[in-house]
Amino acid sequence: MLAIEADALRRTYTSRTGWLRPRRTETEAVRGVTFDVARGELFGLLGPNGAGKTTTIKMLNTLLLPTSGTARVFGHDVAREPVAVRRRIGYVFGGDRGLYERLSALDNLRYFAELYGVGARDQKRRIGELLDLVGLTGRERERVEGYSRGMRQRLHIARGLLHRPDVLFLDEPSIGVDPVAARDLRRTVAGLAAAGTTVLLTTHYMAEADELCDRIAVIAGGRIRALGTPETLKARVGDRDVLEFEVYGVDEELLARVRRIPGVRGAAVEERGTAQALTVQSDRGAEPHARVLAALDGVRVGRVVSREPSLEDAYIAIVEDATTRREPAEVTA
Ligand SMILES: Nc1ncnc2c1ncn2[C@@H]1O[C@H](COP(=O)(O)OP(=O)(O)OP(=O)(O)O)[C@@H](O)[C@H]1O
Repeated sequence: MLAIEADALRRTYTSRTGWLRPRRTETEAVRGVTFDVARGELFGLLGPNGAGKTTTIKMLNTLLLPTSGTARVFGHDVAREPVAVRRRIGYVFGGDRGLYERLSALDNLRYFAELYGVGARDQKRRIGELLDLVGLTGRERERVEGYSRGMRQRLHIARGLLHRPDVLFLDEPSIGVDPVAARDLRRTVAGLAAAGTTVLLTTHYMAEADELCDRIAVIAGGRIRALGTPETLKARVGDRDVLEFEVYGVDEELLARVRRIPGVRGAAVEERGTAQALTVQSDRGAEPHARVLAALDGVRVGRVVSREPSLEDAYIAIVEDATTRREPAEVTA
């Protein structure tokens, strides 16, 4: 049996704006999303801000009703059998909410174990197992307020697993977590999947998705734009060369100029502290290096490196492709 089956899921938010002359604004956050997740699979949902990832997860974990379409978790319909679905799932979201700061990790877990109806006899053993699993054994008597972000996040995961869910939804678990703690977190997540838990993960970190996920769906503008293993997604840009320029002060106009260079298939810029990283994808052998430098006339350029296409490059290509062909997401009535 499949762990998750989403079939033509849609969700429209209706909000009222304006006070004197209220207007109804409809946002089509998810516009027909279909995918399956196998039992024990680690499935990634990637997409830019506002793509519809959280809305999709909220429909799957019964926090939000679909406007249309259906979804099942281990065969249970999320709209008609929410209680049965909730019994099978755990939900962990990034950030700081959901833990009691003044309590120790152990007391937090005891409290939530009561709340989730974990039997008294089972509680101690289960909490011990989970502390081991997330690497917090030995620190469980410390108050959460003294915990680092990474430790909190691992405690969140332990909390989400108390009732032994078959599916765990992890919404941006590594947000704000430093690189070393993020690596520990990835180990924890990989361990969960290896032990048979199905994991649906959203993340903005491509390296994390590449390392962890069996399959990935890229969602943009409320639709799935690509779905496959990290390898199949990377193969989409396998015929490209990638140059990365360290630059200072590249704006949209310059970026557009770079995109117009013959042979260039895509360009994106990302802030990296005081510098920016400009990534230029081009047809293999097009060698746009000199033309990019000419287009950046006047901009300070640091190191330039040539590298193999990564999942991030594939992601950028998929999302750019989707956004240049995107229909308007908002309809004002
Ligand atoms: N409660 C709401 N009311 C109205 N619009 C909403 C609501 N929640 C989300 N939206 C809109 O729906 C769209 C999808 O939002 P969603 O939170 O699902 O995206 P996301 O992919 O999770 O983004 P992020 O990476 O920023 O978390 C966005 O345009 C967002 O502004």
